[in-house]
Amino acid sequence: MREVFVDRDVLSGDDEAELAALAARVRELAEAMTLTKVEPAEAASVAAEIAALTERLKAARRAHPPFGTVGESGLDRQIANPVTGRLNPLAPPVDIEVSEDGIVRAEFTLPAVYEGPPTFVHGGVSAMIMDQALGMAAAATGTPGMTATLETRYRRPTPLGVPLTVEAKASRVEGRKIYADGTISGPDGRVTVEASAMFIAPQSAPAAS
Ligand SMILES: CCCCCCCC(=O)SCCNC(=O)CCNC(=O)[C@H](O)C(C)(C)COP(=O)(O)OP(=O)(O)OC[C@H]1O[C@@H](n2cnc3c(N)ncnc32)[C@H](O)[C@@H]1OP(=O)(O)O
Repeated sequence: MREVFVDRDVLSGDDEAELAALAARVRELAEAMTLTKVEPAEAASVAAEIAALTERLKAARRAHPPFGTVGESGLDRQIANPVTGRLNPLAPPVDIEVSEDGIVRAEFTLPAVYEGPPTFVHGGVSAMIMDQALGMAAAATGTPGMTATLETRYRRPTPLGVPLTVEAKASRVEGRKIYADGTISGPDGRVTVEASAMFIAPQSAPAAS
């Protein structure tokens, strides 16, 4: 288990920036694909071009996603994370900031690829974003952990395509257990999702780099 944390390429800032730019283009591609009205023959032609591009990327392949340079907090090294990772085209990405008082916060907008009920965010996507925000709030206590429980309460539908806010904060630490609570709010400030989670710190913490 420990090897998966230490056996990682750590990218320079320039390498990270280029791959982040590539991920942004792939994100645009996914959105364009979801909404396209092109004819089947054009879709097949585009698919062949994308297959060729995929082969070019696979020509030099890592065993695991790379890490970024460890930042001040140590929380931002997972640059291919599916919520916050600039290098992961599946990530919105949500740019989460952790303040000195341990409050985790981000503003973000989710496009149509995250649709669940028509025009609204898929509940699993909201849960994923909450898991990350709550996990970062737990880690801000100095004791990061694995999600043991995650409870989401969907108060009202979360709209796509408008600015949303996620906030989270740890409430208490009891031995290896860290508890955190958070919300997602719409542009009118009304809470759409509430969540509470409990994280458990591993018996022996992974190496910091
Ligand atoms: C900064 C980065 C943010 C990242 C945020 C995203 C985080 C994630 O998504 S993590 C991925 C999802 N989570 C997982 O895959 C976790 C899978 N589960 C595990 O690895 C283990 O079960 C783990 C680590 C949670 C606990 O295992 P372990 O350390 O062996 O726990 P164990 O010693 O048996 O139990 C410790 C205590 O926790 C309790 N406990 C253990 N698991 C659970 C659980 N799932 N629910 C409730 N209580 C639990 C036990 O009852 C025990 O309580 P007590 O001390 O009061 O008797």
